Amino acid sequence: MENPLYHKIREMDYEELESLANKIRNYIYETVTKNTGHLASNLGVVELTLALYRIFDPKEDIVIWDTSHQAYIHKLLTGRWEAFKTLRQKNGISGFTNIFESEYDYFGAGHAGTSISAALGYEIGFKNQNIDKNIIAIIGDGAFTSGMVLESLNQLKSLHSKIKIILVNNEMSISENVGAIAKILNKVRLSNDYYAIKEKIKDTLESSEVGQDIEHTLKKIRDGIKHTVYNEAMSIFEGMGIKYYGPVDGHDIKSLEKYLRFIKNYDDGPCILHLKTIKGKGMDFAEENPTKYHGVSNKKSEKLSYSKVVGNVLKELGEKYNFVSFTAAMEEGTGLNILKSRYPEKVIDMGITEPSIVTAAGATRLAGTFAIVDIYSSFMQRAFDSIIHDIALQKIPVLYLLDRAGIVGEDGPTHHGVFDISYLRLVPDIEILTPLNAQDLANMLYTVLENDLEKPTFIRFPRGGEYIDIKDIINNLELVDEKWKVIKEESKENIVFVVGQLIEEYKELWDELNATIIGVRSVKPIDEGILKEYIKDNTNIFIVEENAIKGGFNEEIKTYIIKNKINIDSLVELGANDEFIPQGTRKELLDEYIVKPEYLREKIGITHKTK
Ligand SMILES: Cc1ncc(C[n+]2csc(CCOP(=O)(O)OP(=O)(O)O)c2C)c(N)n1
Ligand SMILES: CC(=O)[C@@H](O)[C@H](O)COP(=O)(O)O
Ligand SMILES: [Mg+2]
Repeated sequence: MENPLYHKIREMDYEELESLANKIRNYIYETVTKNTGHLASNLGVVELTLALYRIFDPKEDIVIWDTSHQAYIHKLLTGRWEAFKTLRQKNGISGFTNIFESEYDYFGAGHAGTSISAALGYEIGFKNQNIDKNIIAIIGDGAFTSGMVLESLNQLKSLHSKIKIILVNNEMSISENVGAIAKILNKVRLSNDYYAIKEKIKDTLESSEVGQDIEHTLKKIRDGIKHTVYNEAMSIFEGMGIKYYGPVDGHDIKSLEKYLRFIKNYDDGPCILHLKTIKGKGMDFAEENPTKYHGVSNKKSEKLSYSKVVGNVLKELGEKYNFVSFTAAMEEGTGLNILKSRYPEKVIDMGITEPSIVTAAGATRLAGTFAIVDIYSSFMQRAFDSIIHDIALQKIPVLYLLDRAGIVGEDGPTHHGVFDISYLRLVPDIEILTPLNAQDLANMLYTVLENDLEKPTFIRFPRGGEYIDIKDIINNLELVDEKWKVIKEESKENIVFVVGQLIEEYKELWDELNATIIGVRSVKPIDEGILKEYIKDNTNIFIVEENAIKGGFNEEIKTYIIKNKINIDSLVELGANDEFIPQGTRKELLDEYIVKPEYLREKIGITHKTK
């Protein structure tokens, strides 16, 4: 590993630091435009990270980055300047902190809201060994909306914690931040810096000859000022026993250093430093449109994404059907912003609160309004108990859309949605649907709105899209009810079950193979008729799914074969093995870890047509 840069920044003067900050901004911009990555969030914490590692020691002190999409500067300063060129590429540097990548990454993340719990845990672990360390959680205002944050904050005082929280408040999640706490945090103005005013008064008193005599009178004035500048954020945190510092301009290195020293020296309990920052700082286009530049994807794709299909179809059907939809701070990612553009009242952003949303939608439905929840598959993992305890058990017919189900690509293992079929299959009384393509997804949405649901229903679809016009999709909307679809019948011996959109993604491959191809549109319930017709003695069965093999759809087929004592010749399951799939492009990961086209060609053989 190269010599970490953080040693050098301690010897730099402010001019040199400013020039390094510019260099870092340009380097990050160049890299993410080549490799994809998170831009605006990183631009917003350049000064913070520089100041942080002048005051704290990234080796000795435990710094935990929440979500960690903004930890690029941390990576650059802790020995990964050269390696950063491989950001988010296969075998390259991760876009998030990763304890296997560097000794400076004390806790891995990708999902939001875990940093304070992790900081608290480190502290408990060290305390048990009488080790005293600075432990710092750095968290954005968006991540701060997560339920876990409240759960951990609530324990700090009673557990005699001394962790230090740095709250990076740029008033943005991916889109504008929501909720009461965000409102309170945003209301606090930089001029309300109570500690700066307090210090000024103290300095004046100390330098004045009569100062000592009139201290009592001035204390009263100071208390008066405290009331004027006292902010609600301070009252929330101090009410919880967490010492509040700030707000501080998060782009002013000198102020940052001063306040970082305050929190470093504060030893009476937990404390929080509230920073005000600008998302996208230093690059005009990103400052103007931080939502667009939250994440940069370099592939200028003409494809219509599945998320946009959802947004557009719901927008189209919004007039006829009465429903509301919920998002967990992912309006743009899920395409619900498209629905919102026509029906703002139909889109409710509840912040990064996936379990809460799943439950709230259930009660919304009980109150008589059709409820749709649109959450990325990997983030839905958080809501597993809500799904079982609040929804399935009470048989509430809510529609859950699992976007980014399967391999997501460069975000890597924290974000691949390859577990949902496994964790949902075991839940009684629900349905799991897996559309084969964009039109199928649109048709399913139309069908559930038209016919209503009998059970909690999950529709899972991947990142990606198709070269198709949304107008054509909308013009061709139709009601659908078949569970599985026989795509082609070419061989009685080789039967390939392909789950969901892999039918579309690999359509040329299915065309080539000397096999009968069955597109699985419903994982639960299964299509008994097709099973009976195609799974016979002496067949070779192949099952391909963008999900973990363990607990995956393949288990339905295996159970059927065993129960019915069918004497098949062979069975191959293709999907995610019992390992975490790394980062890379979606295509390269699908080829290598899931579909394995070369293997299939070899094993099954290609058709006479192709030969
Ligand atoms: C559990 C979970 N839900 C949703 C997301 C998607 N997500 C990633 S970053 C982000 C916004 C974070 O905002 P903030 O913490 O304020 O950081 P900023 O980008 O503004 O610096 C969201 C919603 C996630 N990573 N984890
Ligand atoms: C950090 C995070 O969780 C999100 O920003 C995620 O990277 C978004 O991914 P998409 O590009 O798939 O919306
Ligand atoms: Mg933010």
